[in-house]
Amino acid sequence: MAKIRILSNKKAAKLRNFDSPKKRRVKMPWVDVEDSPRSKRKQGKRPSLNGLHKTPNRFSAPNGPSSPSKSNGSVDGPTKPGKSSSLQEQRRALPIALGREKLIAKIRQNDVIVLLGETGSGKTTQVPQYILESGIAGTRMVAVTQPRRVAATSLAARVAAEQNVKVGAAVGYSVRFDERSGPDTRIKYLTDGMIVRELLSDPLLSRYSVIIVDEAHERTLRTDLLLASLKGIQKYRSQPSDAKGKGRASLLNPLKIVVMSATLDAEKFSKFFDNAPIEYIQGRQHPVQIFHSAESQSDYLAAALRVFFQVHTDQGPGDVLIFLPGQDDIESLEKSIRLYANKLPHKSMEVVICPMYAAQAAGQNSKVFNAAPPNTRKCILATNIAETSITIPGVKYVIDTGKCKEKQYLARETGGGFDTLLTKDITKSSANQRAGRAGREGSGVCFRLYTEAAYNNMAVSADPEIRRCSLTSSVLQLKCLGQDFQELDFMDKPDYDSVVSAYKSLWLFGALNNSKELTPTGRQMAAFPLDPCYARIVLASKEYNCAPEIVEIVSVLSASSKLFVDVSDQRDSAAELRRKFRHPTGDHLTILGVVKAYQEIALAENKAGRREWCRKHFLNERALLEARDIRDQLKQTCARFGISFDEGVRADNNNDDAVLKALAHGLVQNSALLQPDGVTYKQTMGHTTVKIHPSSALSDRKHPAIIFNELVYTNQVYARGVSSIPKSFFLSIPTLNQRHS
Ligand SMILES: Nc1ncnc2c1ncn2[C@@H]1O[C@H](COP(=O)(O)OP(=O)(O)OP(=O)(O)O)[C@@H](O)[C@H]1O
Repeated sequence: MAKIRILSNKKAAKLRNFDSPKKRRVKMPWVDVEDSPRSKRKQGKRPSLNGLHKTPNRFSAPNGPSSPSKSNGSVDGPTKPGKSSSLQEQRRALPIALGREKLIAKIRQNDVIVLLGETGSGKTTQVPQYILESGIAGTRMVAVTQPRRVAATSLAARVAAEQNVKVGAAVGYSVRFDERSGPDTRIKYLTDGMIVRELLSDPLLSRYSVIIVDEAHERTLRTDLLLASLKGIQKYRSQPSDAKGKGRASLLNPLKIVVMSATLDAEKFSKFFDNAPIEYIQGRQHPVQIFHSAESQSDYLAAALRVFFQVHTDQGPGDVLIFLPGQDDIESLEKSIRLYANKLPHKSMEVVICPMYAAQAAGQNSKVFNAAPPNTRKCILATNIAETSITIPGVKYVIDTGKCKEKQYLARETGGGFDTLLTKDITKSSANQRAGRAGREGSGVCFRLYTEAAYNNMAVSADPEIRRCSLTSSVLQLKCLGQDFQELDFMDKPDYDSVVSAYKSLWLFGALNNSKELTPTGRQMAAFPLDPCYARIVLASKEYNCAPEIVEIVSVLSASSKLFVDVSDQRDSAAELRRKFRHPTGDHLTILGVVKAYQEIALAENKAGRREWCRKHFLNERALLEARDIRDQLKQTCARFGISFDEGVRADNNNDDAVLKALAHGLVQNSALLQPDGVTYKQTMGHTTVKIHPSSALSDRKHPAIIFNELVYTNQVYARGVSSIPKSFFLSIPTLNQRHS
């Protein structure tokens, strides 16, 4: 059996080698110094990476069908583009190009096709262009949906370059709070969330003639919602014109749907669309060699650190992409890599670290697409946002920890129900997608920090989100389309408790009446691109005349980056420096205080001064800038509903009660009362006993009643983002009154 041994502590300074399935031995030079020219060059210069190599990692190459590629973990594609080839030559060299005409014919003949092709075969970038170039799209647009915004924006950039146009012209994108498309746009990459929002204003998706649902295997809640809606829309648009009635609908051509993925349960999708034909694209452009750890790794961070430096010191040029579960792990590994990189004796190749995770500002994430400076190796530390669809230039090596964070909805446990993120083992689909990121521009290598047996035991794909996420937002959106969640034909039925919990939340918000009908409040809530509870808070701010303050707070809470930087070894000094922002009522008005202070600094200081001020106070300026953009968009929606929004935040602080009352309207389910023990709080709607999170401005005092943004599970349940409110405020919420009476 082929093996890689990576043994590197001094005592065991022994052979470390990769044995490929073809029994080819590739010596790891700085341990095995016998016959590698590179290793000979480096003899005597072996880096001293104190503590790095205490536990050996041993790898074995894949054998058998478990590998995503054929028998040896690699598949050669038909051609390799030369370095100087033009984008058009690169397009022609993709495996999908061989079947272009057949594919176009299939799409022309069928209203739905399911398309299965290896990662890197060219599905996402080429299929929309083929559809456009063949005239199938007619005069309308081709939509390509993506589960993640970074994929939508980077794909639009790539395809715009291939079409030789600017992004926003013939090729554009649309993601939450950011749109680049115009009247000439013919191919639009958009997140599944954005297309579901478009349904609200255009229920027949009349702007599109073809919808391509990409990475459908991820089964996000929005993709499932879209697939269910597309079925109905397609039926309607396929009726003869007279059956559709007069007007715009009768002019619509039938809608075509292409469902795509590299790792799809194709039969299931085909069956869902009345046995739609399944098309396969053979081959991938570049081979990816996959190695598994020969032993399971108890500490995936330590293992990732070791393997990174083994790649960095032993392997040739090429950037490294490391998959980690979440932001905390990314920050921790970043620190360790920096520490050890500085200790490397030969500085020939510097390490440039690029973190990549959803909570980071979009601009920051897009930095990973920049080429590394000469004589450096880029090391991208990413969550699964880098897992599908994207090509990160320069990446040759992938290190896969086999872990991810997955959303889980706890409906039953908490009465009210909430989403939480749990660290879990990935699925085979994810493992294959991750390996696929290595073979984009040339041959690649993927090191899996788990055994081949562990890979074989992985679930094929993740449980669909519809069975494990809050459904409140989706139920509301469907209500606006005149549909009921339970009546829609979903691929997988949602959990009954989650549906009940969603209806209950919407009733408490006053979005549904006692007959489960949509109220004007509910319709207005759906117009805001916000979580329903935040939309409710914004609407309540009209009643209490505190929209400027509420919109500032809600914008910060809706930003993808966290406002407060948490540096574990500097928590005390951070708390001290931020003390001046602390508001006695808690975290919501503290956030407002920070925003006000930043706005004042912004008037007085230049960019560098603002940045320094944020750094000094352990504040994340990215979050503040993102919140500013969100606020500007929310102001437009507020204007539609006559919510007055005075410029700037008011100088006086007398509006505090009004702000807390408005917050209580959206956080009715996130409220709790102090228990006789004086430490814990019992949920007013739910059975969970919680504590105030230590990071809260309120953590050191007792409060009779609290509202909070979220519950987090660690060793116990904590309420995070907490404000203290008088109990009497609950009485100002009409539906809550009804419930208690
Ligand atoms: N931004 C980019 N920069 C450089 N090359 C790119 C870029 N985007 C795509 N490519 C090239 O085009 C190939 C096909 O990409 P495409 O996204 O269409 O593949 P795919 O079949 O959809 O795979 P996946 O499911 O992994 O996204 C890539 O392997 C890469 O060689």
